[in-house]
Amino acid sequence: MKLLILDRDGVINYDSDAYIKSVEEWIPLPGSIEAIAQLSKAGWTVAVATNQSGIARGYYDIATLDAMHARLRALVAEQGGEVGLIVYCPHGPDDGCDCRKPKPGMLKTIAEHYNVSLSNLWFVGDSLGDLEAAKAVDSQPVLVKTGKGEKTLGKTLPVGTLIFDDLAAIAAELIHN
Ligand SMILES: O=P(O)(O)OC[C@@H](O)[C@H]1O[C@@H](OP(=O)(O)O)[C@@H](O)[C@@H](O)[C@@H]1O
Ligand SMILES: [Mg+2]
Ligand SMILES: [Zn+2]
Repeated sequence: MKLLILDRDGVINYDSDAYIKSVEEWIPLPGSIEAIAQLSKAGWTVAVATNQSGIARGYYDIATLDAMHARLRALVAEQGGEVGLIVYCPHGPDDGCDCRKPKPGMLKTIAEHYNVSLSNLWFVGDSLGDLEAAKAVDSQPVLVKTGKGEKTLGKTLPVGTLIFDDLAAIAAELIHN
């Protein structure tokens, strides 16, 4: 199966150093909804793996997070596509969980859900932790320049990291090649 895993903040929607704390603050990046819909209509399953330490920090609750994801699903559905499994890590940096990126726990959860190998599976992110999570399970790290991506570009990236301007460019690459 054609499975693509996306980070959320900075890839699908604008990110903020103040966290995305409400549905109103959750604003899709230009072209991202269309890209997900086009991928979906082209036979790709698009899943999401997102750190949401704002839950542990008390900035927003699970119901608010679910409302953001309902909004994502509705917008993609309006374009004729659908979003696959969305997995999030609600924990804080000091909680010692197995799901918070750069740990690959969420990627493993998604791969197990769809019964597919993680090897060479594309994981698209804007932060170094996203890329490191991919590398940890032999997936393909893919960096976008949106969100924190430009800043991440200045860091030492995992060997073999692919770099694209944005999610729309990734969709064009996967659909037309
Ligand atoms: O990019 P994804 O994984 O979808 O989500 C990132 C968010 O959970 C937040 O992650 C935080 O990092 P800390 O969790 O505080 O280290 C900060 O980078 C925030 O700016 C950001 O909104
Ligand atoms: Mg991100
Ligand atoms: Zn976690």
